[in-house]
Parts: sequence; C-alpha cells; structure tokens
Amino acid sequence: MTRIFRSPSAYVQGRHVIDNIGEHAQTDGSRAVIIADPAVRGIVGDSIRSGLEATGLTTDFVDFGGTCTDSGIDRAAEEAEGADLVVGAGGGRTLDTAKAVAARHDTRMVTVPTIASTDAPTSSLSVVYTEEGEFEELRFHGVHPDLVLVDTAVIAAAPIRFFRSGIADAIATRFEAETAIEAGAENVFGGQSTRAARAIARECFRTVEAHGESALAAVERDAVTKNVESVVEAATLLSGIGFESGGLAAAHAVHDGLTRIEPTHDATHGEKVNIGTLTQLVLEGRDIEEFHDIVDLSLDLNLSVTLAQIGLTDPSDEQLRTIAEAACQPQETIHNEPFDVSPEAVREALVTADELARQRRNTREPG
Ligand SMILES: NC(=O)c1ccc[n+]([C@@H]2O[C@H](COP(=O)([O-])OP(=O)(O)OC[C@H]3O[C@@H](n4cnc5c(N)ncnc54)[C@H](O)[C@@H]3O)[C@@H](O)[C@H]2O)c1
Ligand SMILES: [Zn+2]
Repeated sequence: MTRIFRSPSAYVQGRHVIDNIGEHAQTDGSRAVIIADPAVRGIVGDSIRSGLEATGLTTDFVDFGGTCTDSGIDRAAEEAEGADLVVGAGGGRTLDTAKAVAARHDTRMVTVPTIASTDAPTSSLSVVYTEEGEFEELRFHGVHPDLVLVDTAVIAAAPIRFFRSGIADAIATRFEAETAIEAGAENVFGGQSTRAARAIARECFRTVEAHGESALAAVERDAVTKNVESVVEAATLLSGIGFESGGLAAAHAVHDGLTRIEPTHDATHGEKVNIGTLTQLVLEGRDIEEFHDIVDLSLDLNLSVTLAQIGLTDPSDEQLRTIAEAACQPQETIHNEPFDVSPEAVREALVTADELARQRRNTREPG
C-alpha cells in the first residue's frame, strides 16, 4: 500500500510566457536544442530561440515531423548529442519524441505545448507508435519535464479542433482515475493513488464541464479569457497529473485499440479518447442518466460521440474484433477495471455506446 504522486518540477502558464523561457528554464548549461516541426518552428521558433539566447544559451533546431517512433527518436537523439537542455515545442507527438531524447541524454527538459490537445506536456512517458502509425507502447522515462511552459496566446490562436481534443482527453482523466482508484489498481508509477491525485482528476473534469463552452467560444476568436486559462490548465496540468498519479482504465485502452484501424488515423487522440470514455461508461454498466450527461456535455462542446465521427462509418466485424482485442492486450490499462474484461465485452460496449450516443444526438436535434 505505497502511495506515489509525481509531477513536473515547474509549470508556468500565461500569455507570452515563451518570451521569458530562458529565465523560467533555470539551466546552468550552455547549449539548448529545440525540437519542433517546421510549422511550429514558424510560429514560436524565433521567440524560443531569443528567449533562451537572452540567458546566454546557444541554440540549435532539430526538425521533427511525424509520429513518435523509435526511428524518429533515434534521429532526433543523434542531432541533440551534447545538449544541456532539450526543449520540445508542438503537439503531443513532438513532445513525446523530445521527452524520449532528453531521457536518453539525461538532460534538463522543457516542454512547450503549442496546442492544448493532450496531457502529454506534463507526463513522464512517451507514447511510441510503429512506423505504420499503430500504438506500440507507453515508454516510461522515470523523469518528468523540469518545466512545462504554456503560452496561452499561442494556444488560443491554434486551430480549435486541438483545443476540443484536449478537453476530451481531460474528461477521460476523471473517469479513468476514479475507476482505477476505486478498484485499488496501481497508478502509472506502480503505486496506490493519493487523495491529491483524486482531487486533481475531479477538479480537471469540473473545470472543463463548467468552463469548456465559454473557453471554446473565446478560442473561436483567438481570445485568451480567464476561462481559457482555466481550461488550458485542466487539459494540460490537471489532466496530466490526474492520469499519471490517479491511474488509467478502459477509455485509453479503447483509444489504443482504435489506433489499430487505419480509418481512425485522421482522428485526433482526444477524438478517439472520447469514444473510449463513452465505451468505458457502458462497460461499467453506469446509469443511463450519467451516460447521457457525458454525451450531452460532449455535444455541447462539439466532441466526437460516434464511431462515424472518427472515421468508422460502417465498421466491419473484423475491424471491431481488432479494436477490442488490442484494447484487451495484457499490458493494457483496461485491466484496471474492477472486473474481468474480455474482447467480446469491449466490442459490445463499443457498439452500444455508439448506438446510444447516436440516439441521444437525434433527440437533441431540432425538429
Ligand atoms: N505522453 C503522454 O502522456 C501522452 C498523453 C496523451 C497523448 N499523447 C500522444 O500525443 C499524440 C497526439 O498529440 P496531438 O493531438 O497534439 O497531435 P500532434 O502532435 O500530431 O499535433 C498535431 C498538429 O498540430 C500542429 N500544431 C502544433 N501547434 C500548432 C499551432 N500553434 N498552430 C497550428 N498548428 C499547430 C502540428 O504541426 C501537428 O501537425 C499521440 O501520439 C498521443 O498518443 C501522449
Ligand atoms: Zn490521453
């Protein structure tokens, strides 16, 4: 019964905080390497570079484009040889690659999420994919970023679809952490969860439930309101701590299963996770009122609720079997559910959640 809670050492969030990255990074080293894809480099590259150079660091860029794969990590690690500080800037795939590079070289690490699309910026692990884009494994580094630096002006100006995806990832955090805690399952660190982690997972959900709609309206106009700040914190800090120190369950395992099917590859992480959350609720036999509450919240926030919305318009039996079997692999967090889970049960929960969500959406559509 060992309780374990871990987190990044520092979290700094606000409008234009990137300009002071050197000051916040607090490194004694001399050389920083910035890993970013060309699009992200065009948006924040100059600010990161000048912010770091203002404190006496030299900087080099490593171009990253694509998925977080072993070959991508190897390539970036080679270019980052000799760095004292690794800065990853971008979405989850770039940050996961940068975290793996920093862990390999044992350097200080700063994540600069430029979209609030996932909780990858704060976690101590990377999600590694095969060259074909299928989920391969969670790779645990044993260290967190030294700093998570979140510039909300950059996030609000990014495409809104990513902001929605981060909200979906944050909703899952509460349901998975609560399930894992109630089941007495281990969290990501192999310990029991703390009361702090449970409170954080719940506050994460409460924040996106209360402020998500207003925040989305603001981001639609590239505005950074107080509610945007709150939702960015929920999707990045609270969700990251909530899932790692709280624990995962069925929702992310279903997500992992969905990545095995090519038609879902254009859907974002959060869009697939939301289908996972709804599937988890059916799998757990929750009351229909609770299921409808989450579908309604999803519809209010324009999150995906049906398989068709993530590219699976008419899934074949074989596709559903592939998803369900992958979700039930022995290492998957679906086994944190407080009952035995079979691929058949997952397949049936998945199609039932899809049907229930479709029916609910139809009742809400104007007449
Ligand atoms: N390590 C973890 O704990 C963890 C948690 C959740 C998800 N993930 C992983 O994160 C990945 C998904 O990340 P994602 O959803 O951020 O997608 P992503 O990393 O593919 O980024 C999506 C796109 O956003 C673009 N982009 C980034 N910032 C932008 C900006 N400001 N304006 C315009 N475009 C911008 C990028 O160029 C990229 O093409 C998956 O691989 C998933 O498994 C990891
Ligand atoms: Zn996630």
